[in-house]
Amino acid sequence: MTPRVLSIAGTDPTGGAGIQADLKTIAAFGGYGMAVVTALVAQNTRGVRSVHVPPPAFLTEQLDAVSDDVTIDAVKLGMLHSPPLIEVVMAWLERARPPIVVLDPVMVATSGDRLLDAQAELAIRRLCERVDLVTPNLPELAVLVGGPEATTWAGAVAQARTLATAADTVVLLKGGHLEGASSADAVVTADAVLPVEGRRVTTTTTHGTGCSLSSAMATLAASGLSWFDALGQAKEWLTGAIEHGAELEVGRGNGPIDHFHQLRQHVPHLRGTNSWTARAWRDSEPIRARVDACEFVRRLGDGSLEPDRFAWYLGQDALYLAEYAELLAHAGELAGTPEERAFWEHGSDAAVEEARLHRTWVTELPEPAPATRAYLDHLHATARRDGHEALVAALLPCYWLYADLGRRLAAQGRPGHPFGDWLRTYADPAFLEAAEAARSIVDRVADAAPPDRRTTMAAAFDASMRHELAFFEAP
Ligand SMILES: Nc1ncnc2c1ncn2[C@@H]1O[C@H](COP(=O)(O)OP(=O)(O)O)[C@@H](O)[C@H]1O
Ligand SMILES: Cc1ncc(COP(=O)(O)O)c(N)n1
Repeated sequence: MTPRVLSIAGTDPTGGAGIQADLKTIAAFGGYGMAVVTALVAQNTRGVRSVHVPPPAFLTEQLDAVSDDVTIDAVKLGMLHSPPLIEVVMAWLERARPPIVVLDPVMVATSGDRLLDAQAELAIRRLCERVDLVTPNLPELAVLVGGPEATTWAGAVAQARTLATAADTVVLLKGGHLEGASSADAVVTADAVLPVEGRRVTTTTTHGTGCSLSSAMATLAASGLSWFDALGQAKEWLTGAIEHGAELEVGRGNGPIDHFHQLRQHVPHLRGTNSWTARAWRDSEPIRARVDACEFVRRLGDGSLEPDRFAWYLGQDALYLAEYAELLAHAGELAGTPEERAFWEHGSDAAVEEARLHRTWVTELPEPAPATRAYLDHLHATARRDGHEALVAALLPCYWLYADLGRRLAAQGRPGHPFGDWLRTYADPAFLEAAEAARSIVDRVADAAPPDRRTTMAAAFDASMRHELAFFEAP
């Protein structure tokens, strides 16, 4: 059965927190989401501008409109704003008696803005006694037990037990506000503490995490899971959603999490456009524009390049390819799968062959130019310092840029063109296929890498792109 889950909460027009986050979360867990608005909040990822609260009687009308018609399997309570609204919700809970009620005692937004009247804190404490699960963050937990904000896990657990005992309920203790490599949470009752570990993501996209976690808990509980099992599933999903939040590029403050990060991989027209390599390619647009515009590339294409400059370039490229082949072989040794290993090994052999062909165009191999040496030094240093993920990211621009540029240059290589024979070698479909395969490998590696590794990969890719530009500007 599809759980029918009602969120009673405030709004976030940027879609990251409040009922917008709740509806996305409920859907992400396969539930049917419904929403009753307590307060309209003019907010974005940077903060709250103003709050408009419709009359409490209208809240009653919304609630009854739902419960008079629909069987509700679980309720999630979010921003309740002030005592009159809390009274309305308490009275409705008495009437409608939904089987599962999760309370996220929202008091302050991630931005630091208050979302609950100071006088309402007492009413929220009373409401805790009427619900099945309360999900406070550490500042909210401190208010609910009337103590200082916990700064240690042990202190937080003690406060959660105090609340669980006093309100005779279950507390989901959230460790997001503590520091350290992990961001553990726990299901806490008067006599048990069941922690669920989670890794801490270094990111600013945490807007709406609390709203989303509480909605996930309500939906999973309505599907029949225990609080502990629900937290295990919700947390794994939430960590992924936090990790992918930055890719959404929503807002300039604390951005939202990506509720549908798992689903997005199955949306056909998005496949590829949201991949790591697609983003790296988009980010490199200014550098690629400079490659296209540089004199050497333009005159190579239109055939006006002096032959000795072309020969000089080929000599440097032959030097480059010989060492690039060694680095490809090294990537093969570090590869995570037999297919990946085979791909880089084959690439290495092809680069050796290409270097050999280049040498048939030049009489003797020159000394490496500064741009050639710098590019190769960067690749060697990346391999040594940053390991497999960064190395494959650093190797990719050579494949991809040549496939992209080569295709366009090859189109210009008509018969009679002074460099026509050479340009046409880039029209080989095997060249494009190899670039595509290299991309897929780098995407797989990036998907499996933690965010800090992906940052290192992006830096390695970007540096290689810049070295490509310098290489074209050198002749
Ligand atoms: N940087 C982070 N990395 C991973 N998980 C986090 C991070 N920040 C918060 N969380 C998780 O998000 C959920 C919400 O936590 P918290 O930030 O404490 O609450 P709130 O959003 O209500 O302030 C918890 O499961 C917490 O562990
Ligand atoms: C309407 C509304 N409700 C709750 C929050 C808290 O958001 P967070 O989950 O980041 O603490 C918010 N910003 N807006």
